[in-house]
Amino acid sequence: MSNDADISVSDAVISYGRKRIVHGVSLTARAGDLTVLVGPNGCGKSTLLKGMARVVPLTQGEIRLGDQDVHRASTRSIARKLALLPQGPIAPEGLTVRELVAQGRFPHQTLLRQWSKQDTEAVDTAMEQADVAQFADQPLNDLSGGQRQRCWIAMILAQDTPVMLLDEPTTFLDLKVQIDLLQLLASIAHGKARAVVVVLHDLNVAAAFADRMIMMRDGKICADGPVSEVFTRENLQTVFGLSADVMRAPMSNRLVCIPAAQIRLAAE
Ligand SMILES: Nc1ncnc2c1ncn2[C@@H]1O[C@H](COP(=O)(O)OP(=O)(O)OP(=O)(O)O)[C@@H](O)[C@H]1O
Repeated sequence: MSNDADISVSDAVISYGRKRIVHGVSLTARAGDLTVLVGPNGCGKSTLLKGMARVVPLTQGEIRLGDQDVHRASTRSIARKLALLPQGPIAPEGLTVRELVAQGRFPHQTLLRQWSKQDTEAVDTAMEQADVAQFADQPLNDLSGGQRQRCWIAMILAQDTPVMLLDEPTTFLDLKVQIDLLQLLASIAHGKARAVVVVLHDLNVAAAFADRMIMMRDGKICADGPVSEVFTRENLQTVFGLSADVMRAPMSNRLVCIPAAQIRLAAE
């Protein structure tokens, strides 16, 4: 059953000039699910996410958020419902962490509704959740790559939208922080019934947290469904050209892949 916070892509084609990058993709990211998009470098994951957030136009097809056509609705109404964390975002020089995170609240302001106590609380909560409250008054550009990445995530959390699209949010983060972040995103998806879509490169981290995994190659979706159906030896071979064993981890019982080169090393 469709929900107001589901985001659906129907037959989307996205091109840069004459170069077609996304070839007729259809998918629905459901409220309450952490949907993970994986695929080889250059296959069109970022372009698809940008199309979903209407940062790039569609050549063909439609993106619907509940009953709204994302590419036709007003910018403000979409910004209240959908947040995108792109790859490698850049902030103006001198901006403090609190100022950056506060930008997440701007779509919620109007002439009649100025900055309120509720906005300050949302900013404080987002900084706590992303574990950056201790940097609140420091310039963003003075922080490490991983600390900065967590500040951008706090900005997206402060925006507090039903749909959250995050393009490789775990870049620069150490493994423990990656796990903490995905746990947080999963809890937001499940607890607040948000549609959270994340592009990830680490397949084992993706498999550990995805409610739903989508594999893309050459601008098309090759597999879409629960991890147990999509994260298979055959799909890793077809989509990534990766020869790997897929097995259950003994402690967590989660599916993990072990590339063949590692298996050979272990056997030596
Ligand atoms: N602004 C642009 N203009 C022209 N071509 C672009 C532009 N952005 C991306 N491309 C091309 O579109 C293709 C898909 O890029 P995209 O960034 O969507 O892939 P991706 O799957 O996110 O890759 P990665 O995993 O490396 O981040 C690539 O061939 C890239 O060169």
